[in-house]
Amino acid sequence: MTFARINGTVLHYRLSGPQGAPALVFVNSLGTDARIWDEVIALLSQTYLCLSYDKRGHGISDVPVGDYSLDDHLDDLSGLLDHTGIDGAVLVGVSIGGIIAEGMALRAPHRVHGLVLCCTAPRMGDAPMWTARIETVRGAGLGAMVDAIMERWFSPTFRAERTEELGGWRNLFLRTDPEGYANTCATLRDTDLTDAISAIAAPTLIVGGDADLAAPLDLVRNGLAIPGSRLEVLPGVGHIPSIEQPAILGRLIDDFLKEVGHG
Ligand SMILES: O=C(O)CC1=CCC(=O)O1
Repeated sequence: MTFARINGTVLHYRLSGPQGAPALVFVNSLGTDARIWDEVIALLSQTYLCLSYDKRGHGISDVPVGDYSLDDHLDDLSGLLDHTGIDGAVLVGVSIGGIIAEGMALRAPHRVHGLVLCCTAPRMGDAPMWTARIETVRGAGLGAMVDAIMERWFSPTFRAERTEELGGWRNLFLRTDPEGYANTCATLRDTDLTDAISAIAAPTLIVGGDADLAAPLDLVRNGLAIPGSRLEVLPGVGHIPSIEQPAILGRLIDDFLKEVGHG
């Protein structure tokens, strides 16, 4: 276990792979933690220096009080890069993690050598949706929404055939701190990078799953406003490809890194 206090917030992070190798930084989604990347990192850390972390409000990182802004997440990520001595990296983000990665490419383009944006879009949902979700979690807890969320996260095949894994990831969701979850929903309520992302210059690979109910392909395609970006669609995959198809995602990332000269 490794921890750093970044701007007053303790963040849990993991660093693996050869020191001095090209760096990859993985940013997790709402209601998950760094463990969603473990199988992908097991493959890529042979070659790359891999940093994953529990973003604020999640996993065993601190749960600061109050709504989290995109800038809060970017301050955390910048501080963690400083702390780990990573000057620049390719960022791999899923869902809100992809929005954080886009935000970093806009704020600190010199530190972002490329983006892999999984199952994400510059704007996810709308304010009424996130306000309703915040009210549900504060009023009734995560248990009130867990079944619906598992349907948003995982394809029907995964849910039918990989029941032990489904049970484990369900536990992860249910053990998420409700305030950390609600405070992160506020980031999604308040963030819209739709008009901004055409200014991103980093080489970008967008990955979508055609069984993703949380980020359907029509939404994911909005990311193609990033100049030069391209989309890879994973058939039969839901919202978290690092869990459903880690080997395929790992290969896509590796190929992309070589293509952009980061491998
Ligand atoms: O919980 C969901 O609906 C899926 C999701 C949306 C943003 C995120 O990070 O996860």
